[in-house]
Amino acid sequence: MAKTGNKNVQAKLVLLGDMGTGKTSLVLRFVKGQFYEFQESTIGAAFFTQVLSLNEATIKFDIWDTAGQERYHSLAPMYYRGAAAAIVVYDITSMESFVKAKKWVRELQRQGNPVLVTVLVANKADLETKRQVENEVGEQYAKDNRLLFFETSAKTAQNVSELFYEIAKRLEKVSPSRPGGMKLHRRSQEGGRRVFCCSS
Ligand SMILES: Nc1nc2c(ncn2[C@@H]2O[C@H](COP(=O)(O)OP(=O)(O)OP(=O)(O)O)[C@@H](O)[C@H]2O)c(=O)[nH]1
Repeated sequence: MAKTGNKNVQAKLVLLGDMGTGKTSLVLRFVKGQFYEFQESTIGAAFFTQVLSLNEATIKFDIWDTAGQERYHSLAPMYYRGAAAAIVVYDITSMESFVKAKKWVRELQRQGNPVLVTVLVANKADLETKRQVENEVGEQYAKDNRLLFFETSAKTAQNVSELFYEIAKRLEKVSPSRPGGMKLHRRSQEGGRRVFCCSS
């Protein structure tokens, strides 16, 4: 439950990145605390909600998990338009996915939204022996482009809560309050909801 006087913030969050980088897995780890070795590829996009309670605010995330397959690329603007935060994901075992992540960052920058909280996420950190993208390379690119940066593993849960908490903290600072205007959910493990908006 939100504390009296707490600030209520509702924020659209979008995940972008190449197919198979772990976007859905990161969201499922955050929303349900679960990980699936054989996660199906997303078709179109999937929608989830999750609430995070901070000391002074409650953040309700409306999460759009986009499909990484190239054929869905043209749909992406529908999901990042109006977003308060964007997570661009690459897979540390794939240089190609890092190149693709940089393209997403440039596309977001072209939208010219100065208040978009943008995070570069290097996922699959548990696969150290197969690493193709060094931590420092991702970190430096993020620094040069004023992005937040996290190395995560949806599999082991490394840095996943930290990622969403950091976004929530940033949104708490920049978002106007919505006193009494939002129905709040208790933070729960079953808070996710998936809808498929497009067919292949
Ligand atoms: N080892 C490891 N595997 C992961 C991790 N995250 C995701 N995977 C696996 O990578 C595969 C792809 O994960 P998804 O979450 O479907 O990736 P996605 O980016 O949503 O893929 P698209 O829906 O095609 O865009 C699945 O088999 C996952 O189990 C991780 O952190 N570590």
